[in-house]
Amino acid sequence: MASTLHSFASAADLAGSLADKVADTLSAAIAARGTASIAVSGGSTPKVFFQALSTRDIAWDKVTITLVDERFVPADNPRSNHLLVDANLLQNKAKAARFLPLYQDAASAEEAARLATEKTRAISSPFDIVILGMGGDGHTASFFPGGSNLAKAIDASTPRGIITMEAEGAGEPRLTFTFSSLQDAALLVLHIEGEGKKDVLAKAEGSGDEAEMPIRAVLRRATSPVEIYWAP
Ligand SMILES: O=C1O[C@H](COP(=O)(O)O)[C@@H](O)[C@H](O)[C@H]1O
Repeated sequence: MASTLHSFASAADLAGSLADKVADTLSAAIAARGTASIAVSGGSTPKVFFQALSTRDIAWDKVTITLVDERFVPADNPRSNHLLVDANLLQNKAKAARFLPLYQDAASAEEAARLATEKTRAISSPFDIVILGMGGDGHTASFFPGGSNLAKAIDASTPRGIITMEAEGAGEPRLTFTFSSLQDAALLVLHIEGEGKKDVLAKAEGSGDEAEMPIRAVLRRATSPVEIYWAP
């Protein structure tokens, strides 16, 4: 499916525009079905966007928020994506939203993935909105180059849900929604910032294996158009 690049003069401009787009899409879903769902990314990029989105005036009590991926660490761990969402998105008006964490207090990451899959099933078939990020190595969600479960994660025939991932560049074991869960969101966004990420995107858009740059799975095979939001 085609992608469209939306470029902005600054990260603040991007955050405001993306927050408006996401708020409008959530409101439209609520008007149509009574509820709405969004899966967001962690990392350093989404912080300002989260802060902008948290102030938008929509029926947040009808919105369920989850993560596209998470480290297998509890929510008070400074590296937890949940903590980032708590501190920046589940604030202001968005405090009324329901948050479904991927991390579960389970004996293993595999058991946590199984529990999280059950708990998120009702909101992910498909998501109204998915916001992806991208690492400098071309990973998205926790689809890491060299990842232990990468082939399964990006195989379109792998069912919707959450699986585990371990990789050299990932630090802790990860929990990640599969490609099939993310690629058909009504609004599918890739949010990246900086000249370096633009270069990584250009490389990913060229030829080469998906296993080397897993973002290629999304750029090449997502059934929803990919809306790329970029600022320097
Ligand atoms: O590991 C992760 O990194 C990516 C990109 O993060 P950034 O710091 O370069 O913005 C992120 O999309 C993913 O959710 C996160 O777990």
